[in-house]
Amino acid sequence: MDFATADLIDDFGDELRSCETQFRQYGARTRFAGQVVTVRCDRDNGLVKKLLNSPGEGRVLVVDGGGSLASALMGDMIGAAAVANGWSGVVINGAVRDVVELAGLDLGAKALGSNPRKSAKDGAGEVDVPVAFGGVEFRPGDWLYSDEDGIVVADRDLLGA
Ligand SMILES: O=C([O-])CC(=O)C(=O)O
Repeated sequence: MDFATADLIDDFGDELRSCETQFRQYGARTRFAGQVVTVRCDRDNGLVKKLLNSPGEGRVLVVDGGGSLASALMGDMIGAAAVANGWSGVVINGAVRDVVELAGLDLGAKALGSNPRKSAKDGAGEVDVPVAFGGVEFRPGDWLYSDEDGIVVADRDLLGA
């Protein structure tokens, strides 16, 4: 995929929201984009696991874990499922684990940090609700573009895919 978030900002300006959160890159795919699917959850990754085990169709899962670093919301198994199911990337306002294995996956994977502790799997949380962090609201159906510089979001597909 050929884009740079800085160029998108230059070309589209205020049409884009730019996330201020300083995420770390955990996946091998450092540039990724796609339509947004959202999850909000708190130290429970049952919904994340379920979604990433269903068809991704090139979309990006935005997970608002409330910024908690208390437990991981994705590890290598869920990450591998995301690759197998065609997800473009996962943005987690929270933690991951299995970072060595995640680094080998052809998946965009941004998170705040890591914690080896796993999350509950009860499936508590909400899917397809607007979530907000880093000064940006991520709405289901938005288009997200992510690279080494950051993450920008638009209401429409700016690359005309
Ligand atoms: O199952 C989990 O909670 C996270 C994990 O370790 C994996 O995805 O492999």
